[in-house]
Amino acid sequence: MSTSTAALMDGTALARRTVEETAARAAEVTRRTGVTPCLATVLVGEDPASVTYVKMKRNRCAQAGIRSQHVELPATTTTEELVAAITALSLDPEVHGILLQHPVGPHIDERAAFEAIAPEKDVDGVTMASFAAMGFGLPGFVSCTPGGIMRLLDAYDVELSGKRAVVVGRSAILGKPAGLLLLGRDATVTYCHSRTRDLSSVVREADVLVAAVGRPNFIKGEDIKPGAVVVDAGYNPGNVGDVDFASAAERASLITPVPGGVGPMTIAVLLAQTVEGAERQLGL
Ligand SMILES: Nc1nc2c(c(=O)[nH]1)N[C@@H](CN(C=O)c1ccc(C(=O)N[C@@H](CCC(=O)O)C(=O)O)cc1)CN2
Repeated sequence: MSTSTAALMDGTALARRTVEETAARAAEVTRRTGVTPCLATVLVGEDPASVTYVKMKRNRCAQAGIRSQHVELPATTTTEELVAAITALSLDPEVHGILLQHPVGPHIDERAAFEAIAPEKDVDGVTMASFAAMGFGLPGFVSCTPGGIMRLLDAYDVELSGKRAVVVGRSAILGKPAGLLLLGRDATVTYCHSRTRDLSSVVREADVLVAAVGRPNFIKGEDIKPGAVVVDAGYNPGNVGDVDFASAAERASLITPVPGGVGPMTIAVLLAQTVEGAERQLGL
């Protein structure tokens, strides 16, 4: 029997509220300009998880009164072809935001493809310009999952200043930006990765733990500091997170579930940033 003491950080509920607010903002953009905010989604290949995520994003757009335009490219697409397709969207005045679903095939230079997204349309926060702005604490679009994590922490009044934050994972669109956003809020941040020695001892120091490693149930409850805030940003097959929820919930004070935690916030932030992009591009 579980002796869970942790309270849940409910990403589904917060995402619902965020999407409702975004829908109201989108309606206002349409009312004032006659233009409906538009997100272009780009999917290369048919990876089932990616197909599902893009579908979820387009469905949420429809719910929020955001138009979406979908570009589907075969798995054989070259870097040059992908860059050309994204450049066309960057130049299209009817498109306010561009999402290239990650990952693309290993033969594609994903960085070059991301960099073809015009900075003002980078509502997924994946370009170097967006990353740099975030690193300097300047206005701009943040990578959606880290942005969603920060909104969750704020919604649950988690104090970050002076706290030890440990980020397990260092990917360009998740671990690295999550650490920078926490640093920007005066947390003392440690990154862990595959070469980290004695990972358990580092994780045990975390007041705030962000698990973004992409390995199912990788973090066990025995390594959670009693009272820690645990954010599970894992999205492994079968909707399994990176944290062993049952054992972690026995020690944490607050914890995100998978599903229903960080995932829905990723999409909510994408929609919010799409409308923000449209507002800026339309001069509102
Ligand atoms: N260009 C990008 N690519 C990817 C990103 C991203 O932010 N930008 N993130 C991930 C995956 N991802 C979105 O693309 C994503 C993963 C999971 C969820 C989600 O809501 N999951 C649900 C459960 C899923 C379900 O109900 O079937 C949950 O956790 O409750 C949303 C988005 C990779 N690529």
